[in-house]
Amino acid sequence: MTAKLLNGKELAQKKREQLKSDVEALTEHHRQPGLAVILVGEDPASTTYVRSKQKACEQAGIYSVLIKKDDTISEEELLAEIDRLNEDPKIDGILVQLPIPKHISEQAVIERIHPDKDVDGFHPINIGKMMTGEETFLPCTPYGVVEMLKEAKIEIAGKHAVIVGRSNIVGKPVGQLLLNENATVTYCHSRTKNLREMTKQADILIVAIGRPNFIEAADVKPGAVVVDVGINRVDGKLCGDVDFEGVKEVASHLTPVPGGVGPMTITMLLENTVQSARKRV
Ligand SMILES: Nc1nc2c(c(=O)[nH]1)N[C@@H](CN(C=O)c1ccc(C(=O)N[C@@H](CCC(=O)O)C(=O)O)cc1)CN2
Repeated sequence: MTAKLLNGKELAQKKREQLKSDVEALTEHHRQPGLAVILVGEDPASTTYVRSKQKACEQAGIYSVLIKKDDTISEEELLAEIDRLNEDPKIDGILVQLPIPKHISEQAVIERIHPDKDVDGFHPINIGKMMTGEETFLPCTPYGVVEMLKEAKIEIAGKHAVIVGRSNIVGKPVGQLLLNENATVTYCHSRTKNLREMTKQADILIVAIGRPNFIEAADVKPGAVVVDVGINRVDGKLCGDVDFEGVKEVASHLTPVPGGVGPMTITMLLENTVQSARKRV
């Protein structure tokens, strides 16, 4: 068997075309949506991601502003910047690019962003709404994963989804979203005993553990759908958490890295920003 590729790059582009016309209409009848991105420090990967976010905003017609801060900024100063953006009427969405320096509390920063402008979907109020199934901003990567599965017409209800990884921004919320779609969800992580026995039981396997080529063909049930959320650099080359060459011979569907989930993350951020602008006067 050779797996069908779930092409996130293509789907992301298709959705961005649709968003562009939504933004045009919104700008004409209401006002232009606006996104503020805060980057603390000069981490090269984060710098690339915020640039991609800005470029995507520009292409979609969304106003965007990048606020760069030195990594010596204090928590107080960063929170004050967020307060200012919370009050700015041109701004519908605010995000602080993660990770941030250790001396600043990530949770304090996330909680300071007004829930109505939290287009990352990380605020505890929005996470609570996601858990109860209320309409809210969904975390961009998990939202992108579910959209990719739906686009490929992959049945989720009644399927056994195994999540490898338990981060707040991917592992935990992706499991919750699949549960909301009536999957049976198992979480695995670094302390799970017999992790590879668990992954072999998955109809849908989501891997977000941050270890290059961690999941191999022998860990996958034949015909499973495998979504690789990992982004690792090995010898200057990008790879996921899944051994692509091996697993593609076993899985029915597989996401590549690059070109899989990554581009969808940015598209879902644009979606959340447009959703926010629609709601705000
Ligand atoms: N505030 C946030 N911080 C972070 C988030 C987030 O959703 N909000 N997610 C990640 C980083 N991220 C977006 O911010 C992100 C990661 C990867 C990609 C992407 O398109 N990847 C490409 C490869 C790009 C490369 O060459 O490195 C791909 O997979 O094809 C987009 C966004 C952590 N921080």
